[in-house]
Amino acid sequence: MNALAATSRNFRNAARILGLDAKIEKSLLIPFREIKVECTIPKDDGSLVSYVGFRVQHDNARGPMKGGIRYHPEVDPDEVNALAQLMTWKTAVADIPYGGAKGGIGCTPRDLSKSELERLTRVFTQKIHDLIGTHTDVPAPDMGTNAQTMAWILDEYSKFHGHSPAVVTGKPIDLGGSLGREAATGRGVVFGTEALLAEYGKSVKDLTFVIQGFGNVGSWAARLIHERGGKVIAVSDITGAIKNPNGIDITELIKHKESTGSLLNFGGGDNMDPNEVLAKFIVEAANHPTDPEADEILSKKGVIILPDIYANAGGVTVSYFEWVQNIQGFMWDEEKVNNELQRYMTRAFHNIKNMCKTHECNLRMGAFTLGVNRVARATVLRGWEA
Ligand SMILES: NC(=O)C1=CN([C@@H]2O[C@H](COP(=O)(O)OP(=O)(O)OC[C@H]3O[C@@H](n4cnc5c(N)ncnc54)[C@H](OP(=O)(O)O)[C@@H]3O)[C@@H](O)[C@H]2O)C=CC1
Ligand SMILES: O=C(O)CCC(=O)C(=O)O
Repeated sequence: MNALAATSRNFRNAARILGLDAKIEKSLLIPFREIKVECTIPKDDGSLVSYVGFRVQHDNARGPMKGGIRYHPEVDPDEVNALAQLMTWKTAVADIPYGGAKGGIGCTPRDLSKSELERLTRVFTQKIHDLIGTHTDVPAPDMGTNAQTMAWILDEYSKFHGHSPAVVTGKPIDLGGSLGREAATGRGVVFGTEALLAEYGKSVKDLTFVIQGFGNVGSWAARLIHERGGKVIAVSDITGAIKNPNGIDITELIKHKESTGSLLNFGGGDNMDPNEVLAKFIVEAANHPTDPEADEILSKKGVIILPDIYANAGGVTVSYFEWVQNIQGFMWDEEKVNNELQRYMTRAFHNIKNMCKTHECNLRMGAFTLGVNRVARATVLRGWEA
């Protein structure tokens, strides 16, 4: 099942549990706007190459649309659509005043030079600048993009609209980025994990962890688990996986990955088959990592899944803090950012648990019903039928 069908299926299940009006259900599934643009750039060798860029703006009932931009070879319209929809439910679960959007360019960033990536980002921004904005749609980093990408978007957008720091989040600190944003998704994953484990009388320091993906989110989550005394015993990236039953030294592993571009052949562990990586609790730090069929199989095996629209909401939550700071022209210290992030993540977890109790459902449906209900309420209050 593709990502859009799977996401829409989860949405429909939530709508059924909530007893949502059929017309509201239908209207919430239809994206507000789908943008597709050709981005043609000269390569460093002078040849011309064209990439397809997407931005799907799913819903703005609760506020400006919000979501990352990913650079990845498998970006396709259905996937971006699904990820935009997930952002709508995620921002509602976190209870931040945003809707949902997502963007992407079908490219392999590691095959492009820095100047090619800059040209591509600037051309993409030129094509969508009229459709994004501080109070309409605010992009951020996702897979294959980072603070530098956001700096280029800010610079290009500001040529058309004047200096606009709040048009993107996840910026470098020198350009109005928030302290704590780079680590925020990984930190939110750890706060969410702590809230879940507390329900089972467990804590991070008592447990072993395996982590799939070792980019921004995975490496920060690993670092913070390691700091709290949790034992990370296996890690995988696109090149393969490594394991060490005694615990991996994450600081050394980060240095190894930075110098070799891969986790493999790390002195402090052994290479392993990435397919062996699975655990009793699954925390979905990535977006849509579990197909509905896998969800059912794992549930039957008693595996507890902390769903993506909650587990990785720390990134967009600190993006919200960044946007607020930019609009206020005032900078928070990192302690305030991290404390507020913990407060938002813990509150959202308890809100989800309440939905689980009320509707006798698992955590994924608890999160979906929470998010969908909030968006549906905002939609009805705005008077959508006139
Ligand atoms: N960045 C953010 O703030 C947020 C990100 N997310 C989600 O988190 C996930 C990761 O994003 P982010 O960390 O930013 O992206 P990055 O590009 O920084 O890192 C992605 C990582 O995943 C690895 N990877 C790719 N494919 C596989 C695979 N098949 N098996 C194991 N590892 C794989 C990559 O390997 P390699 O390094 O070898 O390329 C890389 O280590 C995405 O789903 C994203 O949508 C969600 C919320 C916010
Ligand atoms: O920080 C943001 O605005 C969005 C992050 C994102 O794309 C996500 O949560 O999947």
